[in-house]
Amino acid sequence: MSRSLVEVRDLKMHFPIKAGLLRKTVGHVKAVDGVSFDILEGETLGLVGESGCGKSTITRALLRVYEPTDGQMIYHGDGENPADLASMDEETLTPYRRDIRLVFQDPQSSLNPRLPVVDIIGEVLAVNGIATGSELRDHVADLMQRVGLRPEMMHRYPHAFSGGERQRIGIARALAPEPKLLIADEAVSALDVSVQAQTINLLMDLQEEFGLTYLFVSHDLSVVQHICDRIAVMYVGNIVEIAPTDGLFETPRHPYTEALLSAAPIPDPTLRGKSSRIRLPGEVADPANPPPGCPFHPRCRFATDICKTDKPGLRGVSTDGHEVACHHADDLTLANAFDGAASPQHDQPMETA
Ligand SMILES: Nc1ncnc2c1ncn2[C@@H]1O[C@H](COP(=O)(O)OP(=O)(O)OP(=O)(O)O)[C@@H](O)[C@H]1O
Repeated sequence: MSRSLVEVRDLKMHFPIKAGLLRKTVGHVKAVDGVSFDILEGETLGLVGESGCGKSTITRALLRVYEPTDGQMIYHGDGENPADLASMDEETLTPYRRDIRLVFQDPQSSLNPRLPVVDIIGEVLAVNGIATGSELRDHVADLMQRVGLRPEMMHRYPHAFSGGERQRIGIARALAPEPKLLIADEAVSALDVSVQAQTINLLMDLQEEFGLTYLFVSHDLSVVQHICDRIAVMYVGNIVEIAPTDGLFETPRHPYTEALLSAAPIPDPTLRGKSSRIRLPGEVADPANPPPGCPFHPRCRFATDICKTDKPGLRGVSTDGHEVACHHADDLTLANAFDGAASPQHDQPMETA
């Protein structure tokens, strides 16, 4: 088994809610409320869950856009000197900022329209002391080639490129400082379906070529199923289940995961009709006022008294690393969302439409 590149332990990100003339803090949005997970070296870990469950807040904490309220993010890097990114000051963080990079969601707004590609990518090389002058241009040309762009286009501006090509520029920029961990937060959701597939295939090729580790955030379960080795499922600031991809899709062990998977469109027509959509009662809890105990208990058909008072932590339910945060995980009979047969081979390239 791979070693951990990042160990996230009991991470909390609580945003203050201010009110009144004096802007007094009257409460907190518990966007992330005590999550623990590992990102293993070389893997693609998926992070899924409904809008507002805290996915982007986790990525921003990892990138230290936010300073976490509490918890640890132990980065192992080359394996020699583990360091807690959560508590580092800005100066100490500087070298680590090279190692963990973000591929932005929207290639349109994330590239400066007034800079040619050579400067967009070159800026990152120069700032990180990787290259200057003619060496910098060679480096940019190499990066463009690796992401499938023609280096002779380096003097063009972003508007001269299609949406898919702009996302490739964004990927080249993210790769420029030779990171270890790439965070892709909805990195393909703004693209057309066929361009999405090409971009996903590119990301998978680059992962192999550079030995990259990915944290892949997406609301699109079919994309996540295709690209990820493991998946973490979030609900109102908590991870409720984390498992190898096939295990999660074939045998979800948390009632929320079961409902989430049942709502996903099934691409294989032969499987349609085998599973029925589970409609959860009630509304998603407000992270500013989450219920006590298990955050899912008000909507859970299996909830008992303990679920109303004690918050369950993640615990292993199989030898392959399948973990569930549910008091009753061992006793539940859940619907298998895809009847255990729909997993595509996620080592095969995704078909382009
Ligand atoms: N800077 C902030 N200040 C206050 N509340 C915030 C802030 N950022 C996020 N939130 C709140 O934290 C919760 C989690 O938001 P987050 O953006 O992490 O969710 P998400 O799962 O990424 O959603 P989406 O899929 O829509 O991007 C939401 O209730 C959101 O309104």
